[in-house]
Amino acid sequence: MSVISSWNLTISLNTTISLSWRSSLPSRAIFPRPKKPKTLVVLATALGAKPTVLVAEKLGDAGIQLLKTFANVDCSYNLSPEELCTKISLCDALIVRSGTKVTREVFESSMGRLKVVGRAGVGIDNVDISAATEHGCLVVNAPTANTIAAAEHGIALLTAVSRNIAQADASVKAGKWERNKYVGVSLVGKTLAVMGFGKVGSEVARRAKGLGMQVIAHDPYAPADRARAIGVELVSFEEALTTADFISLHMPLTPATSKMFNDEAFSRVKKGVRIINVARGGVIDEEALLRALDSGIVAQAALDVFTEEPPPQENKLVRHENVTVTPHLGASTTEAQEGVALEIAEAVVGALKGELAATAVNAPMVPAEVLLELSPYVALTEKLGRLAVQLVAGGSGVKFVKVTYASARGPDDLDTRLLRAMVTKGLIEPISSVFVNLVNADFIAKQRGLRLTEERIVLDGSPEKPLEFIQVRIANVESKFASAISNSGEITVEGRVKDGKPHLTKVGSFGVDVSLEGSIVLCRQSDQPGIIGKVGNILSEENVNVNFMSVGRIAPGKQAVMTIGLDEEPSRDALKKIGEITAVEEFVFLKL
Ligand SMILES: NC(=O)c1ccc[n+]([C@@H]2O[C@H](COP(=O)([O-])OP(=O)(O)OC[C@H]3O[C@@H](n4cnc5c(N)ncnc54)[C@H](O)[C@@H]3O)[C@@H](O)[C@H]2O)c1
Ligand SMILES: O=C(O)[C@H](O)COP(=O)(O)O
Repeated sequence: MSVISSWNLTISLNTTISLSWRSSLPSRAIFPRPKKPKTLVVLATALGAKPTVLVAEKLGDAGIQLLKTFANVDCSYNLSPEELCTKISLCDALIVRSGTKVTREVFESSMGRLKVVGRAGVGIDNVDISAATEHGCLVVNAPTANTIAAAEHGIALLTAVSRNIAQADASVKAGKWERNKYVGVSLVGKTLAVMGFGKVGSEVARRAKGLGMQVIAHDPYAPADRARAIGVELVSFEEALTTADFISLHMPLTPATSKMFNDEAFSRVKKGVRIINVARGGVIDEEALLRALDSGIVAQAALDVFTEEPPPQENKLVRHENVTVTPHLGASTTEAQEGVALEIAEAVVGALKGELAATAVNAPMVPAEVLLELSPYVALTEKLGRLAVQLVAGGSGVKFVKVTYASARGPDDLDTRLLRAMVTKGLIEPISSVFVNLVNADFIAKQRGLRLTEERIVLDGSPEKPLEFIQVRIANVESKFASAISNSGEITVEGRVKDGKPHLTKVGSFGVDVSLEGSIVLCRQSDQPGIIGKVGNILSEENVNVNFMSVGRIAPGKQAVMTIGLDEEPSRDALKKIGEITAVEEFVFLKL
């Protein structure tokens, strides 16, 4: 096993890649847990001390117990932003609900230690995802366990506003009996516009159909057949606004949905519309809603979520007589909280263990079966990147890198994001102190001005293997081993997977064959007998074990490149002696 001192996205030859699967649906009382893996995302190799998980908001006990089987768990609730920043440098993972803002400062304060943020719920608008990505921190959420709870809360609010439940309750408790004041409106036959036809939206739609409502939905990204399957018509924003008697909001808070319900939108709704929001406060312009309520355009609103939570005391919406409010209770059922706690604990423990999370928010998801197939190529790409960059002569900046994937499979049949991330890791880590993983690879490449392009070569033959060979080329640079420059003028290394192990099969224009383990020496020599023996003697005198050796030559008696795989690192003296062998024209020592 290779020892890696930090939590690290590393797949090395010796590293076990383990796969995990997880539940995708919430309440076990309602849904069975799926049996098969869904998707896999990140590999983190964790060896050494027990990790520390900071749980910053109340989490169901089952989740805490699961976390404790693997980590030190620090449950510290109600931390101020400053206290969170102070604690975080001692934590490997952080678990929050919607009440904690995980800002850029949090990631900066963690000084690289924080590797996973678990959001025990769906909405990740309280986590600075860009900052997480830039810091190589994986963000996972629990996207399914509270779906039903949120949908049920939406329906509870829908029925509550239609019959003035909250207002009537307050009135009776105040000693009044106002039967005429609280005449409600019926739901049956009314049109409900579901805005955001995702998990919660579609469950709300399903239930509203059961109440006899006409349900339409607006969601630019939802598949029409999914809507059709439950008898819901997908409509434009305009149509939803102008035809609905009730509007229920279920989209995420994003730059595009922020204040989507503003003065302009309210100017187009049917007079007397009722609005329910169990999504996020920020999707409504609260000032505009207040104006629409005061003018009677909106008859009633039911709000579970607010732009600022908790809303300030003087918030006029909260105090408005036609507004029913709850304190962000959508996910707050016993069943949902148990499910969310387990879902997030499994995801966080999995990520810390080096398993792969199905619910990563800021990393590409690679299906389990694809990952299994690609794992030796993942190791190969990282090593090719490492070799290529070490061949660059000092002073030449690495800017242009091309990765070529040769395969007999169709161009769409290969997900290269993982491979690209690993080439980037291989290229950048040997020449910097930056830690590169699947989460931050593209960001770090961009930040360093590295332009990595990918090319596919479709070969004839059997598409059994995902890849035949992979080539990494660095353009516009000099090499400290001139033979590594191919005819195209680029440093070129090429590799293949043989018997499940990555092999270097080409350097520049020379065909070679060496298993990519330990470290290697590349030697160009004039092809003559006895050189292999001389090099072997020097290394054996040093007790350096040669694990692989190959010689690739242009033609007999001409130049050849000898590739020697080594288990141990030779001393400078030994390397000097190799360089002094008369026939050796150039050589380089490369660490993998
Ligand atoms: N109040 C609560 O306690 C509570 C509980 C659970 C979820 N939520 C919130 O409910 C919302 C929905 O959660 P979900 O699990 O269904 O998420 P989801 O990702 O399954 O569904 C969101 C849907 O919104 C759609 N969407 C995106 N942009 C849109 C736009 N501009 N217009 C219309 N639709 C758009 C997406 O295509 C997607 O189908 C989220 O904001 C989540 O944070 C709140
Ligand atoms: O996005 C969510 O999952 C809900 O808003 C629930 O948030 P909570 O975990 O703070 O209850």
